[in-house]
Amino acid sequence: MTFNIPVVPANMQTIIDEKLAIWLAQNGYFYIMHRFDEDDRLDFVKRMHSLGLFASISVGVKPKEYQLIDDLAAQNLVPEYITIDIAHGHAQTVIDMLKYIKQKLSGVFLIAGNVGTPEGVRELENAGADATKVGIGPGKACITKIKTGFGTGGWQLAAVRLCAKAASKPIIADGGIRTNGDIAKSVRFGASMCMIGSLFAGHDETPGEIIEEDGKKYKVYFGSASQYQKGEYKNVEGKKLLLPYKGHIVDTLREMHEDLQSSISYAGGKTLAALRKVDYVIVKNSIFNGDRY
Ligand SMILES: NC(=O)C1=CN([C@@H]2O[C@H](COP(=O)(O)OP(=O)(O)OC[C@H]3O[C@@H](n4cnc5c(N)ncnc54)[C@H](OP(=O)(O)O)[C@@H]3O)[C@@H](O)[C@H]2O)C=CC1
Ligand SMILES: Nc1nc2c(ncn2[C@@H]2O[C@H](COP(=O)(O)O)[C@@H](O)[C@H]2O)c(=O)[nH]1
Repeated sequence: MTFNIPVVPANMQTIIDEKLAIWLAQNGYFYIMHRFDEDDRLDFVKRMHSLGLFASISVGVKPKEYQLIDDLAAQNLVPEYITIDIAHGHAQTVIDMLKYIKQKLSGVFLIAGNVGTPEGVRELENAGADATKVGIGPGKACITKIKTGFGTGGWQLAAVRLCAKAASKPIIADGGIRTNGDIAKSVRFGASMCMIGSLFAGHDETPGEIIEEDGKKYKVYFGSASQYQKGEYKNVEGKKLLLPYKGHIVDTLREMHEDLQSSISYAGGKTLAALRKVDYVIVKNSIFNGDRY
């Protein structure tokens, strides 16, 4: 399939729900439904297919997830995309799940992650991943780096570059996109797509209520490994934030599209491929060069 822009909203409970998934699929955007309405996923696939839309779900690796794959197979329900989504994707549990899905559901496009090393990419590709998701801890709602000392937080673009060099299949750069220009940079260093959470949080169409504080509007954005998601303080590696309310998501998507078109034109080309060829300089100690807007 081809999509309008190389961007997918994060498969997080504060970013995507069924209504937004339908809108994205109907309007030429990729989506990945989150995995936290565990028991609704099979029916979600049925509902998307009954609307003539592609189905794209997430799974974990725990025993219950194998039952979901069995149930989908028993009903001959094959989602177009399945994303295996756990914190540390370079794991035997992910390799086992990849092999199981490949064997049970033929034809599904399998995305697996997250990884932060070339070795991780290669092992998941060898186990059957059709694309790998790169990014350990660069997310806005993430506290992995602080709590564990591990991750690609702070050097996500370099990790994407190293992983893309090792990849023989598409890479999804996941987390750490703070401006639209970061999308073009990720493509430059080998990403086929970017997964984005915080830039999409706070829209009318993303889940959650608008909160007013001191006359300003906000919406909640919380990590999938936060206490708020898990319901208990166990293996917590995420936090909750209030992010400014941003209006309609269609306007944000349109601006991303326009900015990316402009990036391509600065690269001197007409397609995304032009971005891959541009030269670059590394500017030390400068994130915004003072030109915030
Ligand atoms: N991209 C990123 O940097 C990160 C993303 N996340 C997101 O959070 C969500 C939940 O992820 P995850 O917790 O892996 O999913 P799960 O709760 O499904 O856990 C998956 C497996 O990893 C084990 N596990 C979880 N945390 C730890 C830990 N700290 N140490 C050792 N084993 C652990 C679990 O063990 P058990 O059975 O004991 O629970 C389970 O076997 C996902 O959506 C993931 O993408 C989370 C952290 C980092
Ligand atoms: N370490 C954690 N990472 C998380 C958690 N929940 C989600 N995520 C990752 O963040 C990105 C979104 O990043 P953003 O910078 O665009 O906001 C998301 O796709 C996940 O990979 C978490 O609780 N801990």
